[in-house]
Parts: sequence; structure tokens; C-alpha cells
Amino acid sequence: MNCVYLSKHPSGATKAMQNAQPTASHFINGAYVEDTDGAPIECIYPATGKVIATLHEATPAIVDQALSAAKAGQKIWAAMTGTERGRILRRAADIIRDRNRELSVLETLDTGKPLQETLVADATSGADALEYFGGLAGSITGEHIQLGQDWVYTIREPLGVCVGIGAWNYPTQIACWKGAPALACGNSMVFKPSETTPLCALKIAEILHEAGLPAGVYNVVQGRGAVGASLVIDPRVSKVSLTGSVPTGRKVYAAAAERMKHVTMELGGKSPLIIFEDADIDNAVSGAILGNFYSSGQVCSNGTRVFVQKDIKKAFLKRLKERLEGAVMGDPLDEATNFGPMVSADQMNIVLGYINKGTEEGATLVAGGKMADLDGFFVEPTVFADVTDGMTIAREEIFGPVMAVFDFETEEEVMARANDTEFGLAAGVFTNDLTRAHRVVAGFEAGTCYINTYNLAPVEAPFGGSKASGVGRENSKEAINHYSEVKTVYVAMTPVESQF
Ligand SMILES: NC(=O)c1ccc[n+]([C@@H]2O[C@H](COP(=O)([O-])OP(=O)(O)OC[C@H]3O[C@@H](n4cnc5c(N)ncnc54)[C@H](O)[C@@H]3O)[C@@H](O)[C@H]2O)c1
Ligand SMILES: O=CCc1c[nH]cn1
Repeated sequence: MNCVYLSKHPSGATKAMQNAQPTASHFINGAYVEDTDGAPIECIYPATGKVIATLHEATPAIVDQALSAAKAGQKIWAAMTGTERGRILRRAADIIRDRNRELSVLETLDTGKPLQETLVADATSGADALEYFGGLAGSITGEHIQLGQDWVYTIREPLGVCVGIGAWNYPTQIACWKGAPALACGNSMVFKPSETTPLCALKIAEILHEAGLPAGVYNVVQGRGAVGASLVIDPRVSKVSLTGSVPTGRKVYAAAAERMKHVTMELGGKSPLIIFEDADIDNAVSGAILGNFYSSGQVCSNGTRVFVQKDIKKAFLKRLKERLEGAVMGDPLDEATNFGPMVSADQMNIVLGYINKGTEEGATLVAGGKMADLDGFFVEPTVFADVTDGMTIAREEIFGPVMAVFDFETEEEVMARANDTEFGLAAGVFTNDLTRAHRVVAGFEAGTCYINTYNLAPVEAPFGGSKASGVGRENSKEAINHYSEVKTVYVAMTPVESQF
């Protein structure tokens, strides 16, 4: 039965993880479930390239089992009060915080992200979501509308069974950002993690049940795209929330639309970060580093198109180069490491391909530009300057540690260039001119904007994209609207006046 195992690991992490690892491929109806008929999924530790766990894709029987459990579990869950539901979600948040270290190690093993990051950004962000939506669960209500003697009341109802499909960059966070609002509203969820990072969501399911979640309310099944596609089209499913690339988003949105299902689409980006000459250069360099090299550049909202006003270009690049000396690449489980590998060999090769294109198309390589001399899938933090708008590295999402620096002269010019993209996930501006800062963000065609900072995503604030980058918003009270719908009830206080 126990087909998930973490094999020996040079850093000794395995020993510490004996009690923390998931014990089977799927979590359904409150328990781990295995079905070795499913095709194997190898979980590869990105810092060594070695297989650390082997799981199995969900077979059609497993998918059916998960959806049936979710259908039955949702009825029990929705019948509880919001306060009762919230208490369980908040208890899960507390358990996650208590086990932050072991969950962070698991996140690092799943993704290769440095433990220095995962200790503060992943399980903690998941706990924030469960705590925040747990707190809201008791106050998800409709309204009363008086119409003379008559009146209308509305009921905010859950949608039913929701499917969550995750990307590989934030496996714990994505499992919680989707699960917490869905469950707060009284829905159940079947979550399919990315096949590249299958481990973390299983622990979230296990902890939710330990906190008292009724069986069947949060289930996890493994699989590649075909498993995701089979979940999306199942008639038992009312809503699909995807975090992934734009091409996958188009397919999933189309399949959901065909069946008139609700969707949230959290997709890719190529976000602009504009640095005006009056900005504090050190602060702007910090923003550009955070917005390009955190999680080794594998963050959807990264400000990968850095527009620097011409007069400060030299000073900006000089300071940026100095600050890159601070990158510490190496064993992600060593807390001194602050820059990890790409999640997979495939992603590393995609990123190296873009770096070659940048050079071939005439951009100036300022830093990095190659694999690091280490085991695993490491690519150096890379900066190109003199990038022009038509270059491939200026137009396509790379999803790796590659910053493209552009020159600009005027605000009007840079705004037109910043918005000249199919994407609209995020955008940022560094300036000390407050009027300009607000004028610039008003002009951005993007769902999430930053003034004098970058990439923060607290649960209290809506997060999501415009244009091809997405539909709907995660986090904040906004997410409640995306996991519930309103029923209108008209109450007449006088007899009906019919026309004949
Ligand atoms: N906007 C956001 O919040 C956000 C957050 C993280 C990542 N992302 C984006 O995710 C992408 C990187 O992640 P990825 O490579 O895992 O993305 P991906 O699109 O390849 O895969 C995402 C998920 O979709 C599944 N999938 C693939 N085809 C499917 C189909 N036809 N039907 C249903 N499911 C299917 C995959 O198995 C995976 O679980 C980047 O574009 C990044 O910007 C966006
Ligand atoms: O990867 C996208 C989601 C995100 C942004 N900042 C932190 N998480």
C-alpha cells in the first residue's frame, strides 16, 4: 500500500522526514489510497536530479472514487454552520504552523526551493489562507432587500464539488489558496497537484482531516494533464480553478465553458516593472531582485521586463551586478542557500533555450547566462540589458531567473510599451513622485500592481490577472464570490395580481 517513499538523501533530510512524508499517491474520503495500476510519477529532487519518491497517476476508478467522495462529503460539510466550518479550517492552520519546518522541508524536496524561502513563504502562506477564510466562514451571508411590503432575501450558496489544478512552483500555497475559500463557502474539493510536485498537497489533505474535516471534503488525486482534463469535464463538478500556463488555461477554460462551469484561471505573465530616475536605486534593485530571482524566477507575477529610465541605467546595472554577488547557490536544505535550482531538467532546458535566444537576438548579457557548476538543475541568475520590445525574451514567459532590462525616456512611451503584451498579471513602479505612481498604476493593464515594492501576495489582498493572464481573483473577500453563488428569494406579502 505504501508506494510513496522518500529514498536516501545525501543531506540527511530523509531521516527527519520519516513521519512527515505522505504514505500513498492519493488522499480520498479521509484516507490515503493507492492504485498501482496508474502510470508511475517520479518525484525528482531538483538539487540532485535523483528520484526521491514514486507515485501513481489516478486511474479512472480513482478519479471516480474521489469525485463520489467529494459529492457525498459536500452535503455533510454544507449542512454545518459557517462557524463550525471555520473552526476546522483554523485548527488546520494551527497544525500547519506547528509543523512548519517539516512541511517546509517537504516543499523544498518537492520543488528545490531553498529552505530559507520555504520556511517563511509556503506552509505559512497556506496557513494564512486557512486562517483568513476560516475567519470569514461564519459571515458568508446573503442580504435583505425591502420592496414596499414585499421583500427579497438572498442566500449565498456553495457551488458544490470544485476541482483545483495546480502548477509546480508553489504546491502547498496553491493547494491552500484554492482549498481554503472553497471549503469556507461549503464546497468540497478534488485537488490535482502538478505531476512535477506531487507531495505537498497530500500533507495538506491529511492535516485538514486531522483538524476534523469530514471525509470526502478535500481529496487529492495525482496525474498529468489527462487526469486534470477528466476532472474538468465530469458532470459532478461545478467549478474549476486552475493555476498554470496560458495554453493550459485556454484548454481548461474552453472545456469548462462547454459545460457552463464556473472557473478561476490563474495563468502566466510577462509583467513590467518600471523604474523612474527619481526612484531610490537600492530599493528599486531590491524590487527587481525580488521580482526576478525569488524561487529562482519561478513566480507567475515576476516583473521580468524591467524598464529603467535612461539616465539611471548605468547606475542601476552597476548596483544590480554588485547585489548579484550575494546569491548563494547550493544545497537548498542548507539554510544559508538563497538561490535554488529549476524545478526540473525540462524547465532548466527551456530557460537555457531562452538565454541562447537572448544572446542570438542581440541583447547584452550582463550577468549569469549558464548552468551553475553544481549537481541538479541550477541556472545562474541572469540579466540581459539593451533588450528591445520585439525580442523573444521580451515577449514570452520564461519562468526562470532571467531579467530583461529595457531603456526608456518618457512616461508616456514606457506605459505604451509596458502594456503592449497579451499578459496582464502584475505590474510595478518605483518612483518617489506619488502623483506619478498613482497615475502609472491607473494606466497599467494588470490585475495586481505594486508601488515601490514587488511580488507581495498577502491573503487579505485580491490576487489575479487581466487579459490572457486570468479570470477571477484568489484570496481576500473577492474569492468568496468565486466559490459561491447567490440565490434570490422574492417574498410576497399580498395576494398575486394576475392579468386575467
Ligand atoms: N497566476 C498565478 O497565480 C500562477 C501561479 C503559479 C504559476 N502560474 C503559471 O503556471 C505556469 C507554470 O506551471 P506549469 O508548467 O505546471 O503549468 P502547466 O499549464 O503546464 O500545468 C498546470 C497544471 O495543469 C495540468 N494540466 C495540463 N494540461 C491540462 C488539461 N488539458 N486539462 C486539465 N489540466 C491540465 C497540469 O497537469 C498541471 O497540474 C506558468 O505559466 C506560471 O506563470 C500562474
Ligand atoms: O506564483 C504565483 C503566486 C505568487 C505570487 N507571489 C507569491 N506567490
